[in-house]
Amino acid sequence: MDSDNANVTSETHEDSISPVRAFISIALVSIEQWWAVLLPLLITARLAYKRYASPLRSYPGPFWASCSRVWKVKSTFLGRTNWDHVELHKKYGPIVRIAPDEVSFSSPQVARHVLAAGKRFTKTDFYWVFPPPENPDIFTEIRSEVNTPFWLLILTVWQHAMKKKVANVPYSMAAMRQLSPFIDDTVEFFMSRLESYCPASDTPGFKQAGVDTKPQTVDLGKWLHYFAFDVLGEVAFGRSFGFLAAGFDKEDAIKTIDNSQRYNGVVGQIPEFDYLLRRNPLLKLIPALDPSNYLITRIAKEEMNKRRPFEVEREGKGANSDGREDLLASLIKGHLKDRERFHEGDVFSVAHGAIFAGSDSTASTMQSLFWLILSTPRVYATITAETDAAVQNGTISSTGNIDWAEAQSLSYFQACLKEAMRLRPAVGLNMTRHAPSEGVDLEGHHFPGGTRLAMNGWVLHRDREIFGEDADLYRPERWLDDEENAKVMERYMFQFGGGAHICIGRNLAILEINKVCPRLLRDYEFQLVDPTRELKATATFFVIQEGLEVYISRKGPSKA
Ligand code: HEM
Repeated sequence: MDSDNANVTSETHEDSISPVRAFISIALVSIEQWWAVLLPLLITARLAYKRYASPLRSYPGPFWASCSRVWKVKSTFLGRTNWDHVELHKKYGPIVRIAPDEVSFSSPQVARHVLAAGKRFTKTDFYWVFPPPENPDIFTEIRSEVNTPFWLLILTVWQHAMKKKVANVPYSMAAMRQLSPFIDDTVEFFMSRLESYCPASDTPGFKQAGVDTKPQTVDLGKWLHYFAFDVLGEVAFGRSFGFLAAGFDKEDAIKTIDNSQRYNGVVGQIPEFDYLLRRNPLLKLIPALDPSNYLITRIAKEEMNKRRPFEVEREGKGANSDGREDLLASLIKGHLKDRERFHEGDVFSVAHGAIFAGSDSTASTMQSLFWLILSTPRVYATITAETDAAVQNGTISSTGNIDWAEAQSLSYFQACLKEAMRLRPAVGLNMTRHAPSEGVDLEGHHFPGGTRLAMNGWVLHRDREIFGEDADLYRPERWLDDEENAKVMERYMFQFGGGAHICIGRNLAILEINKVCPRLLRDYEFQLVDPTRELKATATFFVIQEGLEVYISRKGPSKA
């Protein structure tokens, strides 16, 4: 009798279903039956929430940008962000919503304010995707999210400032000029490599060249790229990467960096995905995807190892040191002075990061300069006349390298360079910052704390109020017409960013460009192979350019 009762009780207990379990099974059955309706409903609700519940709902912009990051991913994936932003602002005005929580500004005044040091506008997680994840360098140090406690924010700003303080020493103009001889050697070698492309005739110039000597096509853009890389190898590690010597992209090293920048640009719009991709530990098991195997990283590691153990006496110089202090040596010195604050990982990441930050950017700037000059015959004629006259009157040397002071005397060249950096700045994606936690008033509008504020150099530099009604045109004369106006324009140039995060390598880039470009213009004549063809520009983070194909010929005695 007892055992019968026990069976009845246990059966009754097993048969009764708790309300929660009942709800879950009904929900699962409903989802199974209705998912085709429910899923689109949920997605629509989420998109509508993103679009309408945001305080940015009143700002104009593309529909998809207001409810998801799809618009930004697409624009970056297609490499068109620079031009997309120019078009966006033409269509929608000075403030455009480009993502549910992000607006883009076209005003250079806003950009100056937002990028200024000490205003607590912090870099967004876009920068966090850039390698190396385990040891952020100066560019990627962003641990300053808007919701970060104040003490951590201070710590982060301090961490960035600490790294920049050590790295600023080797990047100063004085330090760069001390490295000048090594840039000169690379310039000299570059010129010798170009010689082989000149017509074999003794007589210079295209027209006079022997009838049989058909000019060869030279991809000047590629050679400028090799030059920029080799200079950085010399400056950072005291040795060239050997691209000029090889005459091609060794081990596809440049292509690998460009692909990596493209990845950073696209995944930077949706940084969470980095955990599935580059930060995914499983992918590290595939040797081909291991970044430590790449040429530039291998060279950086080799150089670090050669200089071990780091000792005060050797001051971080390489074993075969020729006495110069390259970037790596200077960073090791900084590390030896304060091992706690600037540790060994920082030495590596800052030196290695310099190659990524400084190669494509400098190459892109020189490619834009040459393409703009050569595709505007009036400008090419004027710059040639200036260079020839400077040789004639002894302002610049007639042979060998051109030094910094000589290049500064070429005012039209300087105007051409500024105008190229204005119209086609090397950074094609946005510089984005978070509004500080209390929010900010810009252009008469209030933006809550955490709003992403984006600025694109291609847009800012086309502002008609600052740069004139013909701001879309390449007209170097605008820098020479009126000194006061030139100073105003200078204030609103963002080719190197601004404020606390202004480009640390700008002195190096400008020095290098001032050495090689006037020398090229003095010694050679150039003709675009196809003057009607646009330079192909793909915005990754930097604008990667292709198609600067020219005929080149040795210049004759000066015609001035
Ligand atoms: C013409 C050449 C160059 C251009 C146009 C350029 C442009 C820029 C821009 C616009 C930024 C700011 C990015 C932002 O805030 O989002 C930047 C930052 C930076 N650049 Fe450059 N750059 C050039 C060359 C170099 C070189 C040669 C180096 C190093 C060798 C370098 C190293 C850096 C670093 C480390 C940062 C981060 C600075 C910080 O966040 O404090 N750049 N660059």
